[in-house]
Amino acid sequence: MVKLYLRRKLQSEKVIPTTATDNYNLVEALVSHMPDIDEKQLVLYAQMANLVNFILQQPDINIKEIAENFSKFACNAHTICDSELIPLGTGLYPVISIINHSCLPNSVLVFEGRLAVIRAVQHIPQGAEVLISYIDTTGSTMTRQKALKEQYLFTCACPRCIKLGQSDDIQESAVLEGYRCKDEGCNGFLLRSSDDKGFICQQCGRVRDKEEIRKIASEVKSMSEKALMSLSSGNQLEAVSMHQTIEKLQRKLCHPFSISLMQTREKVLKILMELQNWREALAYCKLTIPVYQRVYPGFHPLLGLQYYTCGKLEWFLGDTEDAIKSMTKAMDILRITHGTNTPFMRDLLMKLEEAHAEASHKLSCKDE
Ligand SMILES: C[S@@+](CC[C@H](N)C(=O)[O-])C[C@H]1O[C@@H](n2cnc3c(N)ncnc32)[C@H](O)[C@@H]1O
Repeated sequence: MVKLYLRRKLQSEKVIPTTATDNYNLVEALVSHMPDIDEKQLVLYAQMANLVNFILQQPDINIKEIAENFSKFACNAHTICDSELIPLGTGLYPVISIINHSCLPNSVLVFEGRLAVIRAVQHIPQGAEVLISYIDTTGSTMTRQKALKEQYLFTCACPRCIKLGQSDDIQESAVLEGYRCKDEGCNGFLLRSSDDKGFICQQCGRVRDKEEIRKIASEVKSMSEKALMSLSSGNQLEAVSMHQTIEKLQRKLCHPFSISLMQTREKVLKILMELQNWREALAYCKLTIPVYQRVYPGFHPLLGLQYYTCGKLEWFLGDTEDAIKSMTKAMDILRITHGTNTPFMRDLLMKLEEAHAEASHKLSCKDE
């Protein structure tokens, strides 16, 4: 906020240039949702505005306007990420802020350094609205709607959200956030029984007792708290073993395509990579791929990046043929979402070419 006001002052004094994409008029035009914000949040914004005023000491500053700008930040700013979608910070890009949200977007926002770039991930007919996703779209409709309402103060009516409460939406949320069937060979989804004593598999009819589910869920919760403590104390070996235990429990508890199971596997993968345990990391990476394929549309950057991780691990472990397959899949997606002309993409292309060269070399050695 301090930076925003300093830029406004420097631009008004013509010390730095005012451009079509960088000027305070664009910030003035942003939606703030001030009338919809609860009392507690308003008090917080007012306190932060006072602090900004205290730091800046500009005589013509309007505290109410600063508070409103904090509210604008909350629903217009974007998380700046690196090419691997690791968050680096938050930034206000007023031109990008005119873009509305969809849980089934036709475009993605990526960053090339500080530059925000919008790329179409499907054909957008002339006159159709460009839409990006503000949130992680893997959750159930209820979860997504809650997140959008809380932070962006609107009710999404995208093609996915209008299905709320319909039978395929109920099925989808039971898969993403529900329990698995008692029979390990059955991939059915479970719905609460009418007497509320358990959950019935909609494929084979087996019933899972509510108490048995509650017991495993509470084990997962207490183990997750301990795992978090191990991670924050830097004990990665202990943290990975705890997350592996959580993963085992969640395999008993959750549907095989559940988001929380996928997220635990993601955590195990990340720690194993930090521990340079490539073989086990690859096994976990491979486990996440079918869930990624299911929850993300074909051209989603996270799906591309997951193929890339898989490919790099396979290559590192000497599985050149598999590495080529994974990196080619990564390339097919990331060239759409990330373009082709960035150091990150040039690096991927180079790795792919090297892997191809290695594969031909291996083949020629075999032939001799
Ligand atoms: C970053 S702004 C997008 C531009 C905004 N529509 C405007 O006119 O300035 C985010 C705000 O736009 C509105 N918005 C974004 N996507 C929406 C959608 N799919 N349906 C309804 N409102 C939406 C919400 O009020 C949200 O807080």
